[in-house]
Amino acid sequence: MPPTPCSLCQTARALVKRPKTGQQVCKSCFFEVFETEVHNTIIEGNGLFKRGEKVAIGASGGKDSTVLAHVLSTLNQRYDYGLDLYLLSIDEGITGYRDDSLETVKQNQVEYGLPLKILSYDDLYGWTMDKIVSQVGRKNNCTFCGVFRRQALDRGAAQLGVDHIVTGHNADDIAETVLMNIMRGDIARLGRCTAVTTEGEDTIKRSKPFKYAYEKEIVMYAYFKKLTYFSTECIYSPDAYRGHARVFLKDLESIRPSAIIDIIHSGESFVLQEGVQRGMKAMQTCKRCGYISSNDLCKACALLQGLEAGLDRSALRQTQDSTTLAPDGQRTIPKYDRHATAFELSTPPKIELHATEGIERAVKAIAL
Ligand SMILES: Nc1ncnc2c1ncn2[C@@H]1O[C@H](COP(=O)(O)OP(=O)(O)OP(=O)(O)O)[C@@H](O)[C@H]1O
Repeated sequence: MPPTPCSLCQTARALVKRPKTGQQVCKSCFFEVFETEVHNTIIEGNGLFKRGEKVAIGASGGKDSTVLAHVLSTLNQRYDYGLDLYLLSIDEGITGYRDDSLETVKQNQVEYGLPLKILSYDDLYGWTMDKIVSQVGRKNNCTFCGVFRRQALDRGAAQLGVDHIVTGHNADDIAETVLMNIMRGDIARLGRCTAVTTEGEDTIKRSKPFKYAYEKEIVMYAYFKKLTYFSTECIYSPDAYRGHARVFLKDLESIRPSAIIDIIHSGESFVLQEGVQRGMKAMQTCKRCGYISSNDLCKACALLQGLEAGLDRSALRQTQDSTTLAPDGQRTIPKYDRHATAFELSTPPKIELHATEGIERAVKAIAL
């Protein structure tokens, strides 16, 4: 049988079937189409970047951020975006995982000729993830890690004097987040989780140039370009809830590859009702560390207080309470009250959440 020609250039031999479209393409057309799609995401609307902007690439050493560093450096030169690029890495203090992946980032620093800044949880918060997991166990550790990393990236960006952080979140990550927010009924987050750029009054601008890039294509790109990246999963248990969304999404993708983009488009079509927008809290500064926050304490300090209170796992279990508010206080689940008149459901009172009441409650209150 004669070799299949590339469906784009029609001359070279097709070597890749694009997971996103099913098109059979040659290697060089795959590189071109992948990079052009990222460029299109970057220039869409008003464009992600301004000329002369200082941009930090959140670099974990994994496939997504490694490919992002490579593609962004390439496009910056090819299209003359005029960006000043940096690598920014957060060392969460996970022995046997992040220490190894940071070695990869150091290699990328040399390969791409980009300045690198590394900040650690230990220096910023006085806690490593190893220490946190030894205290709280594996169940909620992803929440600590996510909250601390978000703030650590902001602090690193401020130290670098950059205006903008880009991360390697890909189309699969975003579609999973849409599904998770639907499953949790978290309407406020559902309304904003598909935005390619987020920016608050006092927060550093964040963008996801891989919003429409499929994870499988990112892996393919890294493989064919022979990029150096670290491919081991985090040694601590993954976010269980996201895991369900991920498995569901992978099943959907195997039946219909467009499911990932379709879910993102559905998420983009959600518009917050005025009442929901009004319910969102005004921002202030954290009373403990001065970071931007919607409460007296920022999320990281609320978690740190719980850790400092030294609650052990049995204490965590005791603090579990099904009446805890749903994320952003959007709803409560009415509970059957045996003392109420027949068939009457009582709505639990709204609870003011304080981190000192227990880590579990603090974690639930800020669930990502
Ligand atoms: N320790 C870190 N330091 C800097 N940036 C990070 C770090 N961890 C994650 N990020 C940023 O957040 C993005 C999404 O992180 P996530 O934890 O989902 O990892 P991932 O999907 O495995 O990505 P990657 O393949 O880049 O590790 C990463 O692509 C990266 O830009």
